[in-house]
Amino acid sequence: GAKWTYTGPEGQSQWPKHYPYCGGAYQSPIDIKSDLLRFDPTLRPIEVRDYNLLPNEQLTLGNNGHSVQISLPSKMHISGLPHRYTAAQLHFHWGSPSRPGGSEHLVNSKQYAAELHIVHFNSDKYPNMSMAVDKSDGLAVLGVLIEVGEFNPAFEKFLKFVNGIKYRDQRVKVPGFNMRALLPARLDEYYRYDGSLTTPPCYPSVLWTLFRNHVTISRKQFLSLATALYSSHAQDSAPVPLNGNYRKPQLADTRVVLVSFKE
Ligand SMILES: NS(=O)(=O)c1c(F)c(F)c(S(=O)(=O)CCO)c(N[C@H]2CCc3ccccc32)c1F
Ligand SMILES: [Zn+2]
Repeated sequence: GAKWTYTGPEGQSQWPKHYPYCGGAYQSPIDIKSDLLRFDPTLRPIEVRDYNLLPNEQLTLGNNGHSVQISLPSKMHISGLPHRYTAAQLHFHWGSPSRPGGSEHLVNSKQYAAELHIVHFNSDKYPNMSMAVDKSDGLAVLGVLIEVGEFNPAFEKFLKFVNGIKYRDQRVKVPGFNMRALLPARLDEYYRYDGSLTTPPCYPSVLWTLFRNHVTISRKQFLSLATALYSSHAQDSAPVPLNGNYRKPQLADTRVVLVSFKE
C-alpha cells in the first residue's frame, strides 16, 4: 500500500486519510486503566504449542521498514482459545535512545521501553494471514511488555544479527530457538480485549492478549534495537533511523478489558 510513517506528514494522525479503519472503532493500542478492568474467571492460561524451535529450523529475520520481524513456522500455534490460532510473525515496537518509552500498550498510563507482538491467525476458519487479516475473528496477537534491566539471552538469539538487516527489505536467516523464552513466566495472567492492528490498515480484527508481567532486556540490547536499524533502503541517500515505531493509545470508548487475575 501507500507509504505511512509514525511521525511527520504521513504520520499516524494522517493514517485515516488512506486507511479509513485507522479512524474507526475498536482501535489499538489502548491505555489499560484500572477502571476499564473486569475480572473474568473463565479466562484460561494461554497455551503455546511447538514454540520450541531447534537451531536447524532456520527463521527469516527481516527489516520491513516499520519494524524488525521474524517469520514463524506454521507449526507454532496457540491452543485454548475458541479457535486454533497459528503463528505468522513476530515484531517489536520501541522508543529511541533519547526517549526510551516505546511500548504501544500503556498500563495505568505507564509506557514501557518496548513491546513484543506475536501475530497469529485463526487457522480453523482461514487458510492464511491474508485471508484472516480483515476478519473480526481473524487474528490473535500476544503482547509482551519489555523493560530495560537484566540481559535477556532469548532476545540475544536474534539481536546479535540486527547489523545484517540495518536497511529496509534486508533479511537474514537465523537459527531457530525456543520462542517460549521470549514470553514471561506466567501465561495465566493477562489483559484481554477486542482491538485492531496497530499499523495501517488498522483492521479491527485482533483478539489482544497482553501479559500482565513484563520481561527485561539489557540497556545494551535496547540500544542495539533502537540504534541499529533504518526505515530507508541501503541505497537511499538520506538514511532514516527506525525508532519510535509505536502508535499512540486510542480511545477505549465503551470497551471493557477482561483480566485473568485478581488485584
Ligand atoms: N502491532 S500489529 O500486531 O498490529 C502489527 C504491526 F505493528 C506491524 F508492524 C506489522 S508488520 O507486518 O511488521 C508491518 C505492517 O504490516 C504487522 N503485520 C501483520 C499485519 C498484516 C500482516 C500480514 C502478514 C503477516 C503479518 C501481518 C502487525 F500485525
Ligand atoms: Zn505490533
